[in-house]
Amino acid sequence: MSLLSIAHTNYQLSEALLASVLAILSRYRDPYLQQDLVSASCVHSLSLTGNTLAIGLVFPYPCVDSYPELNTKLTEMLTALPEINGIKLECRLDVPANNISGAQANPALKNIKHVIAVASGKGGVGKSTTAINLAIALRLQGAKVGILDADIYGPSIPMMLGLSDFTPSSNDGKMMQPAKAHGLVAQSIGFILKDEQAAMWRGPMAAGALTQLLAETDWPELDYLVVDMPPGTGDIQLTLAQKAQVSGAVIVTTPQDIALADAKKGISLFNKVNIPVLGIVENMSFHLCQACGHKAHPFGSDGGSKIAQRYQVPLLGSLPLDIGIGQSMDSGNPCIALEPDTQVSAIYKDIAAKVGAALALAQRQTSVSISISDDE
Ligand SMILES: Nc1ncnc2c1ncn2[C@@H]1O[C@H](COP(=O)(O)OP(=O)(O)OP(=O)(O)O)[C@@H](O)[C@H]1O
Repeated sequence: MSLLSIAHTNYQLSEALLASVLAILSRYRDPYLQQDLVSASCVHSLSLTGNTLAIGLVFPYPCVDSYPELNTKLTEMLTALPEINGIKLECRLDVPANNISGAQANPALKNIKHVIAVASGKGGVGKSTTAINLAIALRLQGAKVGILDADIYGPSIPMMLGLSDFTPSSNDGKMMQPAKAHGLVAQSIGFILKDEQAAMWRGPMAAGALTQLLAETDWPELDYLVVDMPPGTGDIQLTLAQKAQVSGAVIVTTPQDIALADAKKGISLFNKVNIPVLGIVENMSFHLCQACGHKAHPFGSDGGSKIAQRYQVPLLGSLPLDIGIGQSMDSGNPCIALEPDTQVSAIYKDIAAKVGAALALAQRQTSVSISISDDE
């Protein structure tokens, strides 16, 4: 039995049937939590009406796409019991908030369960592209998501979300209302300063601007706030670590040697400020020839997996060099929003599920250690 028995279970079955149902549910292993549904504390409610078993599952990470297949699989497994000839499955998402480092100390972020930094050591590797597609993938999988453009010197979120003409308004003259696009709320220095005014700012000014964007935006309740960091390891990275409880960082790199060397510096910085690195995304990893299907590696191969191994962090996924990705981002219609069911979108959704599951598991490990120390 898990140390993490779910807090509010509602099981209305006879003892014998409950034991059989739980035994079957504990044979279904969730691919992202790497645990069965019972050990992962997902089984919230069970009841029988006639021969139909109602099952309420609560997932700690967003995975809406997997519900239909789960329904088919559980129906097949559970109707093997003579008492059951059908199931009524209800799944919902309940993301546990970051409790590794306590509640968000910054009162402006109190509605935000997790801050996720998307970073790269080198510019132009596709960090903003990854941040936006990751944010939309988390949204498509059922979560409430925001994106903050912390790339103060070269904000690209306004263009990539099709919001170049947006200017934030304020209801009370103090807090700015974020923009809304593709199911996300968004904030960027680019909404406030036009014409690349911020590009000449010195470090402290840029850090001040980030502090203001974090504190003076009227953030709604969010499961995840994805932060698109500027490239490198400077003031902005440190400011974010000081002003927000960052649950984890995703490092974007290309397989090129120089980008990989810079990614290593990024990992070291997050290690220094105690922000867990959730994994590496290798962008422009390969090129698939449209004509013959040949997979070429124009920037070298396996770089991302080598640095993932070296730093013992997961390789979250590898994206192709794909003209469609570039064109969709540059036209303000991110590829995953435009075509959510392509192979590329499936890679982003897989990365999103891995990130969500890693954050959920990190909360649980903390809860376990707390409950153990309470018993002592
Ligand atoms: N996998 C990809 N295939 C093709 N084009 C891509 C891919 N990823 C990103 N691009 C394109 O590469 C350019 C740089 O991407 P992006 O702005 O996301 O990088 P960045 O690392 O955030 O850059 P910066 O350091 O300037 O903020 C953009 O024009 C984008 O559309």
